[in-house]
Amino acid sequence: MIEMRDVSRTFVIRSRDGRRLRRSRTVVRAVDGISFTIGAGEFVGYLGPNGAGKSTTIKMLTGILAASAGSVRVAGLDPARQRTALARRIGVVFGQRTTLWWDLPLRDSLTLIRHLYRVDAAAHRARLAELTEVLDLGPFLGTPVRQLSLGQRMRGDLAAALLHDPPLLVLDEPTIGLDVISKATVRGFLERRNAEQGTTVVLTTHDLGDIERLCRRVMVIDHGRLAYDGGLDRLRATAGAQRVLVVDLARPGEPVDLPGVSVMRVEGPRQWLAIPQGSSAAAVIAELTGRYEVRDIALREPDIEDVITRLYRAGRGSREAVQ
Ligand SMILES: Nc1ncnc2c1ncn2[C@@H]1O[C@H](COP(=O)(O)OP(=O)(O)OP(=O)(O)O)[C@@H](O)[C@H]1O
Repeated sequence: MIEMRDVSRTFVIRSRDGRRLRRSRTVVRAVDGISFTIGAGEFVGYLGPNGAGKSTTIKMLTGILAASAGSVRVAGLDPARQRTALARRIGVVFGQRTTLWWDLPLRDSLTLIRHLYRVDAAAHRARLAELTEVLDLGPFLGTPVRQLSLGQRMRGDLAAALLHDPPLLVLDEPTIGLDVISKATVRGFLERRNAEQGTTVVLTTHDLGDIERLCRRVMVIDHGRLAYDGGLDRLRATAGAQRVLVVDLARPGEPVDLPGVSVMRVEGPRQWLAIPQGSSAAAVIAELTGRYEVRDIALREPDIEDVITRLYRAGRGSREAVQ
């Protein structure tokens, strides 16, 4: 569905030195030699710190920007050259702005979009009815877009992006600013759309809840380069994040002493033990219960936020993680 080969995008920034009126010219490599393919039906998260190159990638995928070098193919098309043809095969949502008409009721905005995409009236009616139901648009179809809450507007934007039934949906921060209930609605909708209709979804987000809930595959971009491409589990292992055993001992006492295991914290009878990389939790638990009287035990998988923070900090050093 998507194929990026050695894609780069540079921007030239010209500025003037205030006092001497000298011009300077800086070249920013927003995207720097990225390659990946995304197959039909995948649900991919595209992550990266601010300024990493996410939006620039999305703009190249949707044809808003041309690549400076390399090749971009989306749904068999060259996005920058065949933007109109691509528009029929792709739905795009930018969380930070709306494609809807501010002063029109949502329903009228959606009707205008039907004309833009030349969807026939019967197909439009059927799709609008379906999207109204699954996104619960009914209560505010007649409300002008400017009066919608952020969560309502986002549901309206999702409907607008899907009215022409594209096989590919590209979302730039679709849950930004939404409350927990609206986030859950949007996530649930995207999950079903992908599972039931096979819609390919590419999503950029800073919200790691989106990633954990939705994305089987994660790509991390940093300084314009791919720092990681793979599943969440492997990402946890790659970033060296630790699994932790939280243990309640029968008697508060000295820190636990087990080979390779470091004690991270002690609070009365409770101790936090870091499981060494590559060791099995079962082996550590067996050793622990053999030597100490244990009341309770819990295994904590590394927090995904922690994993991503480590990866961002590692910066360019983590490039060997690319598949
Ligand atoms: N039109 C432009 N002109 C000049 N520089 C640009 C332009 N667009 C992006 N950049 C620069 O390219 C780099 C990548 O920007 P991009 O918007 O792709 O990052 P991002 O990962 O989407 O960041 P964020 O999470 O903050 O939205 C940044 O250094 C940015 O300043």
